Formats: sequence, C-alpha cells, structure tokens
Amino acid sequence: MKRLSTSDSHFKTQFASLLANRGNDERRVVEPVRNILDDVRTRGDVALCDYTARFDRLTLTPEQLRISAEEIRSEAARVSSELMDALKLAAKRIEAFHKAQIPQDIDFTDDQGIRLGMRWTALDAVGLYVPGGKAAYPSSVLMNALPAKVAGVKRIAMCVPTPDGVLNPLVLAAAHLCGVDEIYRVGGAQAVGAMAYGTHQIAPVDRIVGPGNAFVAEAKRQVFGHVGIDSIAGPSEVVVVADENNDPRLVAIDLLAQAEHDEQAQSILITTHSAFAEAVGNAVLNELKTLPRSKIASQSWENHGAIIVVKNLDEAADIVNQLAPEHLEILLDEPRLFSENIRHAGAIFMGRYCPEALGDYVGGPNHVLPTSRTARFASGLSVFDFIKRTTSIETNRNGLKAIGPAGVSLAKAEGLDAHALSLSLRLDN
Ligand SMILES: NC(=O)c1ccc[n+]([C@@H]2O[C@H](COP(=O)([O-])OP(=O)(O)OC[C@H]3O[C@@H](n4cnc5c(N)ncnc54)[C@H](O)[C@@H]3O)[C@@H](O)[C@H]2O)c1
Ligand SMILES: N[C@H](CO)Cc1c[nH]c[nH+]1
Ligand SMILES: [Zn+2]
Repeated sequence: MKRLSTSDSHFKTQFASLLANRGNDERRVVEPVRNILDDVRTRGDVALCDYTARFDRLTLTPEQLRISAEEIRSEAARVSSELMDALKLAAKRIEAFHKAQIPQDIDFTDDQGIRLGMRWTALDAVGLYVPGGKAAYPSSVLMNALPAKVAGVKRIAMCVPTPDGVLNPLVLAAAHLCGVDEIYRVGGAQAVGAMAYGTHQIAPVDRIVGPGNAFVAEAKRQVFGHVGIDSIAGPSEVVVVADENNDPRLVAIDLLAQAEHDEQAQSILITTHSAFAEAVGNAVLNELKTLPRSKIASQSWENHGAIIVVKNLDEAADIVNQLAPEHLEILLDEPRLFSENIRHAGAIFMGRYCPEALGDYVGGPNHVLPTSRTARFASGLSVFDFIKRTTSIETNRNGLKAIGPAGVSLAKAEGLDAHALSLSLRLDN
C-alpha cells in the first residue's frame, strides 16, 4: 500500500506512478489469445472442447457445450427462496432503472420543409460473457442480461465457464429469471471467439458484453470490429473520499470489498485527516486477518492500494478526476456538494449508508463500469449498449431546391462529379 500526502514534495512523482499502475498487462496474453481465436475459427466446437478440458478441467462433446433446459431448470430449483427473492428484488430495480434510460426517437420537419429523423433499433443478437473462473457472478448475469432485454434484443446467448464441470445454481437461476436460456459452459478467449465468429453449436452474435479476466478482455479487443463490444474491462477499482467522522472499520471494509475481487484490484482512500488515514490503514490490516478471500485482498492492497492525505476537499476532487475511478464513494456530510466537482467516475455512491456493494447488487444502475481511467471517455453498461441509431431524411422538390445547390458546390469542391450531378440533375428537372 502506498501512503501519499499532497504536502509531500515527492507527491507528483508518487501520484504519477499510482496513475500509471493501472489495467491488466494484456501484452503477455496477446499471442496466446490470438492463437486461441484462430483455433476456434478453424476448428470450431472441437477447439472449444479442447480448451474447456485444458483450462476448466471438463471433458465435453460439442453437443454438451450448451447447458440443457433441464439442467437450467433443476439447478435453478436448488436456489433457496431467500436468495430467489433477493435476485428478484435486484432484477426489479435494475430493470426499472434501465427502462428509464430508453431514449426518444427524433422526428421533426425543419423550416425548409425537410423531415429529419433518428430511430433507435435493438441489436438482433448479443453475447453475454459471465465470468466464472475464480468466483461466480450471478449479479453480473442480471447486470448484462436485463439492459439487453429492456432494449428489446431478440437473441441473448450467454457463455460462462464451469470449472471442473460445476454449475452455479444462482448463475443459472439469474439467467432463467431474465429469460436467458441459450447458455454455454465455455469461458475465456475461446468463448469470446465462439460468440464472435460462430461455431456449429454457437451461432455468432452482433455484440459481446460483460467483464472477465485478462484473456477475456484481450479476446474482446481482438474481435472488435468483427463484432461490437461494450468495453475492455480491467481490474475493479474504488476510491473512497472520507472525513474523520466515519468509522475506520467501515471504510476499511469498503476498500477491501474491491480488493477481494482480484489481486490487481485497486482501492484508494482520500482523506483530509492524517490520524484517520492511519486508523483506516490499521483497520484494513486487522480485517485482512479474518477475511475469507484475504490472500487475494492482501495482495491487491499491498501492491495497488493507496491512502492519500490531502489539504482540502478541492484537492480531493482534483485527484479523483485524475484517477477517473470505476467507483467513487463519498462518505462526507454533504456528498452531493462534493460530487458536483466530479467529472470522471464510472459510478458515484453518496452518503455514509451507501457503500459501493449496494450498487454491485441491488441499487439499480449497472455494475459493469469503465475501469483503468477509461471513465474519462467511457460509461458503464446501459441500454445504449444494446441499441443503435438510424437517421433519415425525407424531402420533396422544394426542400431539395432550398439546400441542394449548396450540396452541388461542396461536391464540386471535393471533385466528386457524380455527387454533384445526383443533386443538380434533380434540381434542373
Ligand atoms: N467489472 C465488473 O463488473 C466485474 C464483475 C465481475 C467480475 N469482474 C472481474 O472479472 C474477472 C473474472 O476473472 P476470472 O478469472 O475469475 O473468470 P473468467 O471467467 O474471466 O476467466 C476464466 C477463464 O479464463 C481462461 N483462462 C484461465 N487461464 C488461462 C490461461 N493460462 N490461458 C488461456 N486462458 C486461460 C479459462 O478459459 C477460464 O475459463 C475478475 O478480474 C473480476 O474482478 C468484473
Ligand atoms: N464490483 C464489481 C464491479 O467492479 C461487480 C461485482 C459483482 N459482484 C460483486 N461485485
Ligand atoms: Zn464488487
């Protein structure tokens, strides 16, 4: 863990190294992923079965890649009613928030009498990647599937690795709840390749969404262009801005809630109070003694964690904007006031009773968010990832007469005679 203070003369250098230290180093996986994708393109399902045997220790025939309706039903039936109710509450809130995102079409006639429009259309087929290597993420099923459903996507295919062949009942229950029944037990780059290029068993999709490890992220990067993708998700991050009126233990736990995701996750505390910073640092070490995922969390905290003591909240806001974190918790008396100065963050959690974990599960907004400082230019998963725009122009002779001559001039200036004629012949008509 790095301790930084803006009063320190080395702060700029130390902070620069903190900023640089983000994202998966995907260079080491570029070649292996390229080979896997080529192999899936060439050998299709046979390659999928080979990689599933190698990485997930599961021997399958191509026909067994898809999880059957009976397996989905029987696994989902094993989920307790308490968990089922929790899934339903989460689904209801996520669905409602994403429904509120549906944008309006545009359709108006301008003062030259030309009718202009823009229409939103859902994608035909999308592929959801649901991570399943180190941990299973039923909540990510809801976060990926529900915006697609709300957008009106007709076909939703889902890939999830099942290490050692173990199905996760809650993952399947979540998929079932969202009406997703095309599910394949394939993970990693091979799953991304199958959804992008198609195999005999898995028809190709138009866009692939969902988080995953470095292999998944790099595979999405390599298939981009052939299909759409949502983003390249890196390791999880949280920045907590807290004053000394917080319980250090709660702040420590919030930092560890990100750290326990992944050894590469990053958790940063920003505070104006150095004694409080010290107390949180100690509380983190204390909590690590009992946390079940302490091995992952302590590596993350040790290598990527930081505590930054600032002189005032303006400095804190400036640092947050430079970090552009995936998640920002504001544990202050007036969180909304502080948030007004934040321009770059994937999602903001305001108030001492609003930890990031609330948004991971049941808040409503999506938990698939821009990482590795990409919140400077990107946003979290939403209905917009599953719809696209088509624009339209409609005019009669009068409208063409009003604006066509300017088009002729521009076409001639570009040396495009057919363009110019396409307009002028009609104007002369
Ligand atoms: N941003 C989010 O919303 C969000 C949500 C959930 C999870 N996550 C992140 O997703 C990631 C999940 O990673 P994971 O590993 O647990 O699951 P995963 O499903 O992403 O990856 C597992 C797959 O990786 C492949 N793989 C493993 N070792 C390989 C190797 N040596 N060569 C080629 N392929 C290999 C295997 O095919 C395996 O099936 C974590 O980093 C987690 O933090 C992010
Ligand atoms: N915090 C993760 C996104 O960065 C999402 C998640 C899923 N389950 C728990 N957390
Ligand atoms: Zn989380």
